[in-house]
Amino acid sequence: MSNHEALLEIKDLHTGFDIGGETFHAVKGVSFSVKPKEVVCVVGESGCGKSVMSLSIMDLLPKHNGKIDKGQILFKGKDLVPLNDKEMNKIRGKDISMIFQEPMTALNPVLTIGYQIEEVLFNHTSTRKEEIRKKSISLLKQVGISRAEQIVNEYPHQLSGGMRQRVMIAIAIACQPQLLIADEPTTALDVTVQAQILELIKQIQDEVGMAVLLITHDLGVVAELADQVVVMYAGQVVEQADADRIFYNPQHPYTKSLLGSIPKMDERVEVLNTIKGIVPSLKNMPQKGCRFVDRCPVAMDACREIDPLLGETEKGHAVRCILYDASKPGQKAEVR
Ligand SMILES: Nc1ncnc2c1ncn2[C@@H]1O[C@H](COP(=O)(O)OP(=O)(O)OP(=O)(O)O)[C@@H](O)[C@H]1O
Repeated sequence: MSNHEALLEIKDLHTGFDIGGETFHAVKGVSFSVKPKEVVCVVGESGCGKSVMSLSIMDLLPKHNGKIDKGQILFKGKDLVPLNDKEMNKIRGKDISMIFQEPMTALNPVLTIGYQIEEVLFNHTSTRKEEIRKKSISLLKQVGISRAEQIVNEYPHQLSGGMRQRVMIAIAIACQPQLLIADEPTTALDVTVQAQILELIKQIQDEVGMAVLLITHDLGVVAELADQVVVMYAGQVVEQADADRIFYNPQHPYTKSLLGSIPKMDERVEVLNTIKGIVPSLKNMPQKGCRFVDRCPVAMDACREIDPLLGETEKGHAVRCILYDASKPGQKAEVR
């Protein structure tokens, strides 16, 4: 789906890791876009390539073995892939920011909270020196931290997990980025704190008017926040549509299985539904055919032979499955 008004457009991204002298792709041909002020959720099980995809955007792949070897990452029309560290440093934290699952590992334990916010303001804005402390206190208040005047002088270990994630959000929005990438931002938090942080992301997104690319395996989070949903499996996009269509008219067997594994409040079951098997490791990825074939409840022989393409089944709804490809065998079969 090419998009002329896109803020971020990822085109045919291939990110590989060198393992024992051979390249294995954790992201293989991913394309999607994010419009200004839109919330796009990337969803899929652990090991699907969600984090590798977001680290590719930020140029934060491990330098010793990871690299983008094909594709484009267009931000406001400019390809980020060929940029060097110095050029990326100007964009990271200013135009695009990122928050991670575990804020304790993202924050520097030996620097005060105030210093860490001020560093971003100092590097990326022209805020005057005497204004910087005031600005960092106001950012902490904006993310719901009430004792902001004291907190600026405290260290990360003195705060709870939820407070640390609020601080990370304050740092991320310090320069009013146009895009926030949030990689599993609530996974490490208590359930009640998770809800507060999600609410905060939603509120800040409105206030700052930024787009959010949210990486999650939690469909509850998707239902809460997403405008668009990108479902990833084994390094590829298998379905993409707006949130309503993903929840009310899912088409790919993997999306259906993910939705089928959410426990329902009004149904009493002995055993929870799960998707049998696991996401194949990079070394065990099928070399041809559909990557979901071994776990798919409606797989056919042809699925092992034909590489399914991501194609639109209706405007704005794309699916990678031969059941929906009119040019391939089995397209009339019914998927349950
Ligand atoms: N540095 C690395 N070297 C080799 N393989 C890696 C590296 N980082 C990730 N991988 C592999 O890439 C694949 C995708 O990993 P990724 O972390 O992107 O998955 P994910 O969908 O984000 O899962 P999770 O939700 O658990 O983070 C996995 O098979 C993983 O083992």
